[in-house]
Amino acid sequence: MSEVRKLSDGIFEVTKDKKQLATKNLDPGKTVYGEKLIPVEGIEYRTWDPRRSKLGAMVLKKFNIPLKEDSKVLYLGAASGTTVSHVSDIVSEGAVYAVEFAPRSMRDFIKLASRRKNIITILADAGKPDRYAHIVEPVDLIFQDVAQPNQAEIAARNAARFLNKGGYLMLSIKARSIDTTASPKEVFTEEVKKLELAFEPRFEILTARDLMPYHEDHLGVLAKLKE
Ligand SMILES: C[S@@+](CC[C@H](N)C(=O)[O-])C[C@H]1O[C@@H](n2cnc3c(N)ncnc32)[C@H](O)[C@@H]1O
Repeated sequence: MSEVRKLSDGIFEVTKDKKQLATKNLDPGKTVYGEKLIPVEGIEYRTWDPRRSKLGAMVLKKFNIPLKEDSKVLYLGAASGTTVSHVSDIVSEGAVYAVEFAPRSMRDFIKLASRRKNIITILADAGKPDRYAHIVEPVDLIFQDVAQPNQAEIAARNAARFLNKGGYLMLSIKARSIDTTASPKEVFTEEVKKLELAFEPRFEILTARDLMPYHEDHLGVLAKLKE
């Protein structure tokens, strides 16, 4: 028998043999990246691999996840849509504007998005939000996983254009994509400082934790737009 425990809105722990992170499948019968489908009392849950998803790892590292059924999300660095698919499950009545600049990843991603009505795919550079300002509406959360050296600046640029007052930023910082010579700890301290002070708008950091054991030398950050 399988058991389900709600962790936060749209996010569950399903126990079948072992405990697994999961979301309710918005596209019943279909998998996206080889995850498992587990039906419980007429609802199909899709397991969520924290090793394939920084957001999944942040859930297990006990971050508060500011997502609701009707949230609007701007997702920067969609790749082929592994994590976006779970965000799409969570915000079943909302929307995910998902930006990716690699055409190869985009090809698979578009196939996935065509089956889900709440994903809007955008082939663009996340550092140039002007290019997609005509598509994206104001959002409640920006999730960023672009592994770029100037990621604090990219976050600020997008927040300035699209983030609602009181909105949140969730960011994955990969130490090696910023500086290969400094220690991850030094890189993280610098990057957090940049989010707080270097650009406009500024952010208040609510949570910052490494994503071990799921992702090595990555820091997860939850921040709030400063009033
Ligand atoms: C670590 S992967 C993202 C994985 C994805 N978030 C997931 O969990 O399924 C980083 C992605 O960011 C994309 N990327 C990097 N810089 C970007 C930029 N400036 N604009 C848009 N996409 C970018 C890369 O092409 C890559 O697909």
